[in-house]
Amino acid sequence: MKTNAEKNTKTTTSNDPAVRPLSTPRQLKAEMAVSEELAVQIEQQRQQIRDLLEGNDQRLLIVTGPCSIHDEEAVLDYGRRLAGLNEQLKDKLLIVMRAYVEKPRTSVGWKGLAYDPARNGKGDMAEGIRRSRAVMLKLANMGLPLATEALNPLVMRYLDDLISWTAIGARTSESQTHREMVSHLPMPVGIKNSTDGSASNAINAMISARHSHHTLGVDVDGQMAMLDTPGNADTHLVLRGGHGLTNYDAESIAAALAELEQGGCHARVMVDCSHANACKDHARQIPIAHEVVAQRVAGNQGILGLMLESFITAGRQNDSGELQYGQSITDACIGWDESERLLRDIHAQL
Ligand SMILES: O=C[C@H](O)[C@H](O)COP(=O)(O)O
Ligand SMILES: C=C(OP(=O)(O)O)C(=O)O
Repeated sequence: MKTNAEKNTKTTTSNDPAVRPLSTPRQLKAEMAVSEELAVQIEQQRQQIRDLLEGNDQRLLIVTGPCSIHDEEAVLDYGRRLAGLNEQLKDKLLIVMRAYVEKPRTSVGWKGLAYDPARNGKGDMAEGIRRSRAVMLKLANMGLPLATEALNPLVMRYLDDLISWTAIGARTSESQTHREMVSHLPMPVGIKNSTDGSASNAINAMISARHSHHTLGVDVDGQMAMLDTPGNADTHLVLRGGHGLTNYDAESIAAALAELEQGGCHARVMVDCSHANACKDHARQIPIAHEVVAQRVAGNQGILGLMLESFITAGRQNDSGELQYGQSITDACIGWDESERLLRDIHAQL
């Protein structure tokens, strides 16, 4: 006797994908609901980030955490440590934790907890999205504002009420679909320069996203729908370097700020200390962060904040055999001890 799910599963030799049913966003959000108190907390955290963006709050925005979530236990451990540190540093830093469950890949590779939670290639997205929401809910309940990269607009439908800051990655900042999505996301969004190092695509994305769009999407009940988006003006540029070139130096930041002003955008940038800026060497994040904070201390108010890739154990590992606890299986991260020292040092530097 076949279950309904089995009956609905279609395998075919044509190019049609096999279809597996999924709960609707409304169902999953009801099952793992945000309490009224948590909803207020998240809205306040979004507003605090908007205040930084507007220059009404002088704190430095720090988006920090693992490159990707593969082991919820280790991520919750990181979250507890970060929440404790946040209490001590929150007068000068607004710390937001990376909770990344979707990974854009250069070609192929593991695409994140939401796509393949068992990391066995079976791609059980029903389980992946459920586990993504569960871990984010626990982190948010620790009092931490959460950051994620919005890759598939449908995935975001299941998670958006938990997120305070969203990234559009270097590989998607030129995509019209992503710009339309940003135009109806309910939180501030950082848009990364393209992988070639150019900020222009990201600035065009900011211009596009602040406008309203008519587009297709799904509603919270999974119904295909025409969406009339309101536009999102709460966006900023994230400089992450590209093609062997870094862009965290004063000259690159000044050029980006001038281009932002020309486009009528918030002339505020976040520097991603990792990725191409660190030339894939996680340890370089530390001197880069200090250099950027020094520019800010010297008076450059265009510097909104920093992004760090940080986990418990430094470095990265291949996803095979016995795994090191709290170590990234995607990009290399700085470890907890260096991260704590760095955040305390930045706090003292400000
Ligand atoms: O942040 C993560 C990676 O840089 C990004 O997902 C690309 O990864 P890949 O080049 O290993 O595929
Ligand atoms: C994929 C990421 O960054 P980028 O888009 O800059 O490569 C990331 O921050 O995880």
